[in-house]
Amino acid sequence: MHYYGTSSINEKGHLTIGGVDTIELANEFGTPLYVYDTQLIRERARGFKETFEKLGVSSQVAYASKAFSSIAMIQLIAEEGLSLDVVSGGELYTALKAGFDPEKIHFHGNNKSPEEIAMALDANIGCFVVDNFYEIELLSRICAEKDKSASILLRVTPGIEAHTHDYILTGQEDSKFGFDLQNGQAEEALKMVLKDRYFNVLGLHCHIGSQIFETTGFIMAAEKMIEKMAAWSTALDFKAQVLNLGGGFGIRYTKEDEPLAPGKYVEDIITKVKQLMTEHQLSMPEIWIEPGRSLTGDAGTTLYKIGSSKHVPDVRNYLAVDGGMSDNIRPALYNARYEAVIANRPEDKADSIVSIAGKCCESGDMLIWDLPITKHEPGDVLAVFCTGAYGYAMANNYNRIPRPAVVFAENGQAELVIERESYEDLIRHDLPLKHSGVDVK
Ligand SMILES: Cc1ncc(COP(=O)(O)O)c(C=O)c1O
Ligand SMILES: N[C@@H](CCCC[NH3+])C(=O)O
Repeated sequence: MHYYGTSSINEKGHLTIGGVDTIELANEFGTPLYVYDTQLIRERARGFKETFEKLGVSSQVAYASKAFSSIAMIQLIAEEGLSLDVVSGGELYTALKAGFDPEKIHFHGNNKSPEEIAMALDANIGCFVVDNFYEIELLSRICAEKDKSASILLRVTPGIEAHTHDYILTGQEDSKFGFDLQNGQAEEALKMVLKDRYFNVLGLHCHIGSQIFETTGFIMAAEKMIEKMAAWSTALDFKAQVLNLGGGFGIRYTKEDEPLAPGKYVEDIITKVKQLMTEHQLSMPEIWIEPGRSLTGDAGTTLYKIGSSKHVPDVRNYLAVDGGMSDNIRPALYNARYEAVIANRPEDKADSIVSIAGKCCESGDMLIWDLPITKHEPGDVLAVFCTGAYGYAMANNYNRIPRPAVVFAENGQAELVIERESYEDLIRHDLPLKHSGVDVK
């Protein structure tokens, strides 16, 4: 079995994370439970920053908070000195409530509302990543109303097909995001924003997709952007101070996945970027990146309690857990694959194959197909690895299932950072009919 970060086995033979016994965590906080190995997140954050330092390149590493955001998570990101990518008013609100330095916040999104833009301007955030022509006009109008300027990056689509799942591709021409680099839209947008007295145009942004294992796509995107930067430097006298290459660095979910080490992505891409800048006689801009999954993905583990099982003769053994697509929708959405162990005896030899079913009323609510597993019984704890990105963040209340609790574990201490939702939480915003013969409790 592949263990991530600080995960280990203790003297009782139980899986530990951050030096804490996962069985004790399940007993204390209940299941399903998201457990984060925060030391691993810190190591990843430091690794990215050190790689840039080693390369002698000015940078901002912005955590893509869509991967997993909470007050405590944002505090941790602030402690590590990273910047933050937010993509909605809600993510921005969370960051501001967590005391995050607004100067280091970058605001994304392909349809920012006027209210979200106003909120971000009022908070004096560091940068807007402008996605489309409508947003140029809207942002300029709201800046004018408030008599405030905004630093911006233009998000471009470089026309790159990264090798990943279709739903998480974003750099290709036919995408809802950004200004097309090839068909002249990006240039038109650049001319517009350069003329606008409310904008301080910092540079360009692209994000070609997620869970990418090779650097080729990133390098091709950088090549296309740098070619345009060279052309615009001469034609428009536009000298980009910032080149943002987005996130998307892949991680290992199962033994079939072979990602590069996170620092290696940066090293290979930036080495090439430096070379291209020299070739085009451009001075090196600040490089920004936006890792989400590669900071938190393998630092998260979900603990479930095993419940019912069903044997379909000659076909399959189903084993159900007390969560499912309500706490992790990725298998249903992307056919995402995971590995898991029985946390109370992770080292025991697997002697059967089961398919892990969720408890939602949906045939597609399957967490893992054909998992080799050791002996187990109802009440045992199943630990599903690598659920730290887009797991809790995409959790929902389907079937009115309360969202789970989240715990940070580090140096033998566990800290509850998100409480489990209660049934009361589920009906908090429900309003009874005003004129009904049925009285509610
Ligand atoms: C604009 C942008 N930046 C960064 C990210 C983070 O991607 P990842 O979690 O794959 O690093 C995403 C999500 O794919 C994104 O859309
Ligand atoms: N939510 C996706 C990634 C999309 C990232 C946002 N652009 C995942 O779980 O893999």
